[in-house]
Amino acid sequence: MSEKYQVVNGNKIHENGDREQNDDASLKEMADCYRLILQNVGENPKREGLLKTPERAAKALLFFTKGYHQKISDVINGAIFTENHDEMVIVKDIEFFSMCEHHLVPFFGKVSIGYLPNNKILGLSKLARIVEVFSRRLQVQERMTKEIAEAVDEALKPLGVGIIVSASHMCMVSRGVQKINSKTLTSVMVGEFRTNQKTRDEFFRLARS
Ligand SMILES: Nc1nc2c(ncn2[C@@H]2O[C@H](COP(=O)(O)OP(=O)(O)OP(=O)(O)O)[C@@H](O)[C@H]2O)c(=O)[nH]1
Repeated sequence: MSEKYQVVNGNKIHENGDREQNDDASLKEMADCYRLILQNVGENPKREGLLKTPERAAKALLFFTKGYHQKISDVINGAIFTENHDEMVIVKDIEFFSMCEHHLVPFFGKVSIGYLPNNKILGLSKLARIVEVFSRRLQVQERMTKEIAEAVDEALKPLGVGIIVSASHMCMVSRGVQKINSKTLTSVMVGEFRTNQKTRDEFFRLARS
């Protein structure tokens, strides 16, 4: 973070655009924005049912984007164990909810993660926690897939990593082109998963089963 900053509505804005968030100040600022949005869709933000909606919506958005404030090392919390296991480990169908950075509407689906250990294994829940860190942000599916792969690769230094993501994008389902049943599939293969056809095939077969 740069040394020079100004305080705007309780949040520090650095000269390079970085923002140090003060949660209370952000909540208030965001709630004010939602109040304006309500007015602009033709609503009365003062009617009873909407009185607390701006604060609720602000809290919800902070929850949907909580991944910005999480660090992979904190999430893994040291749960890397030495183990002489050299077969593929797969955790599949990890549900995620994310938000499309183009329209700020949800996209959601499942992530399957596989890796080939190099004498180190990761606590299983940590794979799902890594998915949370990168999905709880404004995203595009391709970048989220890559970031998950890189995080697993960096944490474990395995012989290879494979990630498959299948998702429905509300920006394509409920608006725009309105293709209700469309699914987007993305994958990233690292190390043996990229270079060894057999490893790759085994991963895709097991992830599909
Ligand atoms: N590659 C990729 N595209 C995405 C993702 N999420 C949303 N998009 C696309 O982002 C594009 C934005 O296109 P624009 O033409 O700028 O916006 P738009 O007029 O709202 O587009 P339409 O959705 O076609 O109505 C759309 O094609 C979306 O489907 C994603 O995760 N990955």
